[in-house]
Parts: sequence; structure tokens; C-alpha cells
Amino acid sequence: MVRNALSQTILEVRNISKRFGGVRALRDVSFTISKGEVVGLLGDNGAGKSTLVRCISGIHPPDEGQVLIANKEVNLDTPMAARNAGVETVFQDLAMVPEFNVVENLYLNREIRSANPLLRWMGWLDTRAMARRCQKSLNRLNSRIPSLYEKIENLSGGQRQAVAIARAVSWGAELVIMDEPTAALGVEQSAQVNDLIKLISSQGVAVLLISHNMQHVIETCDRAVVLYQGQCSADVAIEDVDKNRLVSMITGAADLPLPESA
Ligand SMILES: Nc1ncnc2c1ncn2[C@@H]1O[C@H](COP(=O)(O)OP(=O)(O)OP(=O)(O)O)[C@@H](O)[C@H]1O
Repeated sequence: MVRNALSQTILEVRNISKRFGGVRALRDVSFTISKGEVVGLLGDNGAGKSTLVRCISGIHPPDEGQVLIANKEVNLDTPMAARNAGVETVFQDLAMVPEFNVVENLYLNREIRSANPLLRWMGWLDTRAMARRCQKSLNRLNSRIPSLYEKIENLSGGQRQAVAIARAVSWGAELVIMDEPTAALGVEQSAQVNDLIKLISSQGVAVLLISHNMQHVIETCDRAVVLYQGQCSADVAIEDVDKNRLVSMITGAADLPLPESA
């Protein structure tokens, strides 16, 4: 039951390894994500999920292995390189400035400068263009943000997530990585975020979702990639597993090939 996945591969992670001193955080990890596919990245604490996300989002280049975007090898050695390759990451802290409004946060560090050369030279921003594009991005998500000029600190947790997701997709992301987007949310707001994930997936955006909530994974993902002690121990279609099976894969209790010893 791959809901929206199209056959085109957007991300391929090929034999990625990463060490921190004596710790082998990732060992030979490989998997792919197709256009519009929602893939859960699962694993116990310390399994290597954040390290893998950092490798794909340009924060920690891997020691070995390759990342391919749309079948082309890319060198994601900075967050900007990852963004330019079409990979946007929504971290748990959302990387927003609470005192800034929705438009200012959407364009944080990527402001649109005035088209007038003199005003541009003086550092003037094209606030109308930013507001217009911001509204378009929020409309794309059927978002119910009260005002573009509301400060982020006055929005609910779910609305903040919606702004962060709008920011990610507004830059033409092919792949959005989300780190526990519903961790701090209540039931209703979590459901809204899950609906947003399904919506962007239906628009062709692939999603890699770190989550410890198996119910959300079952409801939202097409596939799950499980890390166990830094190795990819399972890559399964969600329709082939249930919550208990996923938990046993995460804890290493499932009957899977054991990772090599360090
Ligand atoms: N910057 C770092 N320096 C040293 N060791 C690190 C660093 N980052 C991660 N590690 C180690 O790499 C391993 C994988 O950590 P990682 O944070 O990727 O796991 P995780 O699956 O994201 O865990 P959690 O669910 O608890 O966030 C752990 O043993 C961790 O201690």
C-alpha cells in the first residue's frame, strides 16, 4: 500500500559509515526513498538516526559512502549544499526565532531583496514579495495560521510545525527530513501534522520521518528503515508489519540478521 510513492528515486544512501572516535555510529547504511514516499527512520536511542540525518543534511559529512539525489552523486558538506540539492530538514527545535513573525521566519537568512538596485544596495527587503510567497506556501498546506504577521511565540506547537514545514517546501525541497515532528504535540495537533505530511507527499515531496511513535509511523509512512547499533537491520513496507513487529525490530528482538560486532 505505497500511498504516493512514484517510481523515481529521490534519495539514495549508499554504504554510509560514520565514526566518532571509537564509536561506530553508522556502518554501511544503504537505502532509497522514492518521490512522494514517506519513510520512517526508526531505531532505539543511540541507534544512529540523528547521525544519519546529519550526514544527509550536510552537518556531518560521512566518513565513507555516497549520497545520491535523483540518481546523481552529491557532496553534502554543508547545510547549504544539502538545501541546494533539494534536501530540507525540520529539526526538533524548528530553528525559528520566537520573536519574529511567520514571514520573517519563513525567509530567515533567505530574505528577498528589493528589485530596485539602489534600495537593494541599501539592504532593503521586498516585504510584499515575501508576504505574497509566504501566503502561497501556507495555502499549499491548507494552513490555518491566524496571520502572517503573528509572532511564532504566539502560535501553537502544531501551527509552528506547519510554518516549519511550509518553509521547507517553499524552497522547492524534493525531500523533507523531519525529526520527531509530533514529539511535543497533543493528539489533535499530531494528527494535523500527520495530515500535512500526507499532503506534501501527495504533492510529490518525499519525507524521511524520525519517530518513536509507532502508531504515527503506521498511520503516516509507506515504509520503515530500522537502524540497530548503527546498521540498517530492516527495510520494510508498512503494510507488511504491525506495531509490535516494528518495536521488536527496533529493540533487536525480531528474528533479523544480527549486525556485525564492532
Ligand atoms: N558528536 C558526537 N560525538 C561523539 N559521539 C557521537 C556524536 N554524535 C553521536 N554520537 C554517538 O553516535 C551514536 C549514535 O548516536 P545518534 O545520536 O545518531 O543516535 P540516535 O538514534 O539519534 O539516538 P536518539 O534516539 O537517542 O536521539 C551514539 O553512540 C552517540 O553517542
